[in-house]
Amino acid sequence: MKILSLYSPINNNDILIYREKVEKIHHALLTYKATEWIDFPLQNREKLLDSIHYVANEIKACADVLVVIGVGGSFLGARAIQEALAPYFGLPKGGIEIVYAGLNMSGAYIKELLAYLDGKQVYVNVISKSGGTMEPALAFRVLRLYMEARYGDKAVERIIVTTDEEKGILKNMADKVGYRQFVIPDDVGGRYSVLTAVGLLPVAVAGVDIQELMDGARHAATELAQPELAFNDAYKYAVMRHMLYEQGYTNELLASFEPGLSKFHEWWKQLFGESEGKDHKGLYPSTVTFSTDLHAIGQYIQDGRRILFETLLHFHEIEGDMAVPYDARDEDGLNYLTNRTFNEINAISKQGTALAHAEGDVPVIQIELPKLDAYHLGYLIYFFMKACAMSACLLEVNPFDQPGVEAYKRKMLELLKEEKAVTE
Ligand SMILES: O=P(O)(O)OC[C@H]1O[C@](O)(CO)[C@@H](O)[C@@H]1O
Repeated sequence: MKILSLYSPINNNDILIYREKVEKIHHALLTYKATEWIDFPLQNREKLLDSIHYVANEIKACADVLVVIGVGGSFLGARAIQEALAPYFGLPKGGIEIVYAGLNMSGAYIKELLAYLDGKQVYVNVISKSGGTMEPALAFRVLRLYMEARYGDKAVERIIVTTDEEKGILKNMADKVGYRQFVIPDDVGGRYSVLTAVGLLPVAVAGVDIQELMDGARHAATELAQPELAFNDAYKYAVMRHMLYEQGYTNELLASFEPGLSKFHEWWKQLFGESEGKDHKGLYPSTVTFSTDLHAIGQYIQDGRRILFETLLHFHEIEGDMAVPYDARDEDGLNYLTNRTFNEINAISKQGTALAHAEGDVPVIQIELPKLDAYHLGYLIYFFMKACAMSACLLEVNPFDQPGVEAYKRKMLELLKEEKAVTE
């Protein structure tokens, strides 16, 4: 798939000075720990997909709502895919409603969630690789007690655990109580885990075709296994953004023109932010949804500090569209648009935005895909993961750890324990 084009001071020839470096990193990457995701879509996943389909079908048949408990990489990918493919209003086709918990520590959120579940049939999928992250652990305590109060002995059948194969508090609890389990492979970190059971089970319950998703990812894994920079679009994107960073463009804006992609943006932000923001280095990843945000932050992008470059994400075909209706009165003067569709107008606004921003010295990289569907989302997810690993290595930081986040967790625990000691 050919997916990159650009309006940028850097062109396709400039990037070739990174050819050798990229090839070296390509081979070195395979020796890193936490890189099982690279080949994951290439291996035979029939057994995994079958067991996910089996459980997903049961959940769809027995529940009105699936509560997915997780934070960061343990829920963002599933939500990104689910919301990108869901209708804007009403329930998903071929799936049931998904709601999320354990992504924050808001008392109001969890209390209202319990009230919302009343009268509905519920299943829970708790996802945590470590099993010890505070937000999902707290939410799981609340939901577990809620499920036990509602379903008694049968609660165990309605709770599915996705966690490490061998260790962790959640793993121990699941073994002890007898919850059904899916595994997060040891060698796949949270933000690279969406194409494992972490993302696949919730999106299957939402009615997404996970076979299509994995087929798209496999297509990407095959194409992007190419070590040669000139033939690998993920590496080209990594090098372009790296070169722009070196030229003083310190912020990358991922921009889409379809509002359903706003949660995809959140997944992307974690992927790049946690992978690259280390040793006081790294592009600051931020996101905008156009055309809405053109009327909010568009002014800054066009005329503010020249520290931004933009990565425009565009899907040529979006399911669902309508033509501008004819109105004989034409009081609004819009009849010249009659019979053009909203999606056509949106695509033209994308072109205009790219040209205006490029003219305003905001470099623009465009990532274009044929269609917004499960297949191309699978491709794009893999594309970004591969680009991200390369990009972090170009910065000479480890793409697979997150020491900064661990620091916050440690501080919070210290404070919670200090407060407990004072009140005792
Ligand atoms: O799956 P876990 O272990 O609960 O971790 C959740 C998230 O928390 C982090 O460790 C830190 O934000 C992420 O890397 C991870 O995606």
